[in-house]
Amino acid sequence: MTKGKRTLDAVEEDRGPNEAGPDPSAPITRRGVLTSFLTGKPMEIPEQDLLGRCRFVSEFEKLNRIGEGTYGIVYRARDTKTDKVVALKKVRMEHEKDGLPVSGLREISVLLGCRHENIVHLKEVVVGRSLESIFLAMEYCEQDLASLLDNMQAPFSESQVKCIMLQVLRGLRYLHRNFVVHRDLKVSNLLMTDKGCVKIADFGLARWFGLPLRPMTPRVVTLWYRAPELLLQARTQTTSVDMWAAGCILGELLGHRPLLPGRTELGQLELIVDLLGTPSDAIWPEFSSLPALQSFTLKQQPYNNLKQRFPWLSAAGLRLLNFLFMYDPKKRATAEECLQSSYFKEAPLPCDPKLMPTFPQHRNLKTKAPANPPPAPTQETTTGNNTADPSLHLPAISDLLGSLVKKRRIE
Ligand SMILES: Nc1ncnc2c1ncn2[C@@H]1O[C@H](COP(=O)(O)OP(=O)(O)OP(=O)(O)O)[C@@H](O)[C@H]1O
Repeated sequence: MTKGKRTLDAVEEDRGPNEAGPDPSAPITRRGVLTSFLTGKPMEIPEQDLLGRCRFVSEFEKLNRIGEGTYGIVYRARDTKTDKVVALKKVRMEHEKDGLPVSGLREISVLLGCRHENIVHLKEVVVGRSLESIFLAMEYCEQDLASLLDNMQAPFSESQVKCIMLQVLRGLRYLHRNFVVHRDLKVSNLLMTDKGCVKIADFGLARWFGLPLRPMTPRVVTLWYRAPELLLQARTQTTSVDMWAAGCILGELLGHRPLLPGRTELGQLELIVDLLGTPSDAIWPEFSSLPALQSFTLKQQPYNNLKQRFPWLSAAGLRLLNFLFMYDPKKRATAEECLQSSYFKEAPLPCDPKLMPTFPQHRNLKTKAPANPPPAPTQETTTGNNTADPSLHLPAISDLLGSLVKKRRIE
């Protein structure tokens, strides 16, 4: 039984035997109890919150489009009920004949179970005119690190880099302790609020893991941040793929440019070998039996060039990078181990997030319309006039997920 299923079961049980589901005309007064994906313990859902009926997207006023990824378009929007600004991510449904895409289900189910200051907070799931038009209303973060890095006048100082990395590592420690592997960590998936709080976002590829480790598709994680075991098609993967990506992010922040910007999988492997030397069975016992190595051999390069790449970095900083770039995933640093690193305890010390500089909101300045603009979220429901009619059955998130999971099960 998957963890996702457990929660859906819990929601069904919570209704009680005589309750057929939400009464569409009843006011939302009930407090719900949902079994946490993470702890397995019941967690209380506040009134009108996630177990309440999903609101319609027409209750949000679209302000501007702030991002578009593989799995969805993201808008800055104002919740007309609370007047709060949120990020509204429309789950991409293109080519989905069979219900909600798995990435959308994963993102919703993982984020619903997460509560940590360094993980983006999913406030609620909002529906469009049809049940299958779904938006995630998330806390709004003013920046993403990728566009910030592209637009900053001066690079982050080392103490700012440490402040960012500490927060990323705390978020990762929380996820990994709770058996979630993110699998797509990169600078564009790191958001930052105007208070300097860094949040890990985009859980479209996230998975729960457990023992025994089950095979997962190796073609995850954006190439530049992809761990060698994924590039070499290892059949199992662990939280260590996120730690490799964290190493790439640390290198990128310190070096002010992507650390390993490969164009192809083979090119990516070559960049890794150029930087770290060729792995061997001596340092990584499973190395020569990895599937990809049955058809080709890696070039020989005997040197670790991290010190040449970062000549100004302290011994503690180099130790941390080397620990994150252990070829053998079993030996690679965990988030907890990184947080203990003396690098974060030596000068220059990490700055206080509240003292991080504020930056112009580049994403909101973008005015260029896309070639084929997708429908704005507010247009989704303007013809439906749904919110005005109290007798309409507004789907509860449990119903929504339940009906969609019937069609598509999380892998
Ligand atoms: N909560 C948020 N607050 C502010 N901006 C956000 C938020 N969530 C996402 N964004 C912006 O939207 C962009 C795309 O979002 P996201 O990464 O979740 O989409 P995706 O389709 O899963 O992307 P990818 O192609 O990277 O997998 C982000 O890089 C960021 O700029």
